[in-house]
Amino acid sequence: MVLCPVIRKLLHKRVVLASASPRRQEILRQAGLRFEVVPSRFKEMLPKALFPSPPAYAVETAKQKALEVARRMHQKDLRAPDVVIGADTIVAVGGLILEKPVDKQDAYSMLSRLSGKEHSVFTGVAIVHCCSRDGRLDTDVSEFYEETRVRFSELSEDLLWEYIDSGEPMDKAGGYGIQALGGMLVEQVHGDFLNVVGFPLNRFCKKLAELYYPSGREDPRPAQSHQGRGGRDEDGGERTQAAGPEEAVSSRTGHSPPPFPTGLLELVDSFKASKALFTACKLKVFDLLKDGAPLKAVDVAGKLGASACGTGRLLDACVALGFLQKTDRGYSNTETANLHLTSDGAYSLRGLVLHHSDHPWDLSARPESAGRDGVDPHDGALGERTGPPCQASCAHSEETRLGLLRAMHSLAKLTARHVATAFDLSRFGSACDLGGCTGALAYVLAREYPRLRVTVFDLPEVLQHVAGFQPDGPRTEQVSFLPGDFFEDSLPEADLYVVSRILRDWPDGKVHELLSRVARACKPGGGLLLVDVAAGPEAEAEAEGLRRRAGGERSAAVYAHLLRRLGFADVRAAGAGGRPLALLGTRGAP
Ligand SMILES: Cc1cn([C@@H]2O[C@H](COP(=O)(O)OP(=O)(O)OP(=O)(O)O)[C@@H](O)[C@H]2O)c(=O)[nH]c1=O
Repeated sequence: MVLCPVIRKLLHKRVVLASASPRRQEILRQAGLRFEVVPSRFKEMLPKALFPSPPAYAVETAKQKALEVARRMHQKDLRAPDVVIGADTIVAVGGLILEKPVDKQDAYSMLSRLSGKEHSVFTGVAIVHCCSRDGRLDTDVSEFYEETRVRFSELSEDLLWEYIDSGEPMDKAGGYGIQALGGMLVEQVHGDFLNVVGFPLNRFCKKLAELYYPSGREDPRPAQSHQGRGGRDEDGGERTQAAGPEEAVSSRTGHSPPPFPTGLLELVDSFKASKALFTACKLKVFDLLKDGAPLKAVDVAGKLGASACGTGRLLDACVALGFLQKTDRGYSNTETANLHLTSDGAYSLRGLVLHHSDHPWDLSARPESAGRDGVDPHDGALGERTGPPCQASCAHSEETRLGLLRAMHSLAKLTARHVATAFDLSRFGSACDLGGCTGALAYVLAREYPRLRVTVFDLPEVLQHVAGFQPDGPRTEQVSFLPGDFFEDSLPEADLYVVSRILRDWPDGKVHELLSRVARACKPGGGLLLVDVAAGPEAEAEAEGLRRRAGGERSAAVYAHLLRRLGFADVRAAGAGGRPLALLGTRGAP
């Protein structure tokens, strides 16, 4: 049964709900609306700091969800639906926006933040009317939001964890579902209950009435004064709309506003995240919070000798980035921070973070070459790259150099098994890992191929630290270390040369020089295993000239071309998780 007459107005239109939320589908279905469900692929990652208030963020996200579906459907069959509805529910407490928790710990920090307090639930809604003209999509967006205030009782730790363990919080904003078990946490609700559940049905109907009967009469016939905008309703009259400020602009110019430049704004903002990470690592915040009880901002500040206010801001930034969690008892490390950001974490990348913090990427040296098309990929467009960080670290303090080695070791450990098994290497009797650093990959190669003898060839100043790095599993006689410079000294004899994760930081000329040396040393039938290719689709990597030339990986196609030019045949690529990872070429007869 359709109680709201204005919902009836939509029955003859093709309506799409751009939402995967089962609650939204249920609410609208119960209201008698007929619609298709096409979940939006829009990533809910708009930079929150750019919005004047939490509801403005929810409304923009709802709008982007709906527009993404409208565009996708229009692109697919050049016919957009008549109406696309998008929604986004968020919880706001003390100026902070809470969305769906990423894991149990996140759910815990959200719920403990809400315990004993009042918070607001905002649902932003966008109603997008679409019209295809000459293959072009025109959209009219109407948007609104609804606020409901919810007060939680004081929640005990036991209750919190029991609730989290029920699994209910995970797909819900703020980490609770008021309509189910989460109802037990709620003391008071001011406003529309369904708004908390995910869709403000009452306001939605009012908005539709505003759009379809703007004069206030529930009369389906269109008013004369509203002609001239949008599509036609089922009676054949011009569809009428209440114009918001944005729509007023679009009706003046005849154009819809351009899509929200999400990616661009994220880029503008993204340095802040790196900066927060660099600062926290430098100050050893994660070392301080490792294993111990949670600490308040003022205690962390005291131990660091920093200001309480600045420290609080830094710690909150780390919470937002997922490196720290915050409860009433204070801040503590997340698992990611313990693993990767403490000095002695099992997979510590702190050295790498400090290296990048101290060596900002200098793209300004020859900016005109960086994005220029048609530059020979082998002429070293920027020429400013300094080589792999562990080799460029000679001038660094001992602590930084060791930190970097640890980081290289961790990175190699994370990928070694994928690399070693990307191809069947059992036909090779010996291998030489050029720039193999601590031997992390060499030991895994040896374990996978018990017949293989592996020589790690690296600078003496790198190899002098190797003893401090234990291989995973027992040491083996199969692996040996040989000091040398692969640009100066002759390369050790081997059936297979491995060049793993060292090329990305070298300029093109150096890459060419090194691979030419390998090609000369490699016997016919021998192999070159190259691990450094861009982790993205070929075309994408090819298009990203800037990234390729100025510090990123090169694409598999670029490397394959180079290997063939250098006399390698049967060049094959292998990947992990659908992404290219490594190339194997076989040396042909000279
Ligand atoms: C506070 C509260 C929220 N929710 C659900 O939380 C999700 C919010 O996330 P979203 O990003 O707005 O939506 P989604 O689920 O990701 O779907 P989509 O629209 O495809 O982005 C929606 O599901 C809501 O029902 C409840 O079910 N009960 C509650 O008490």
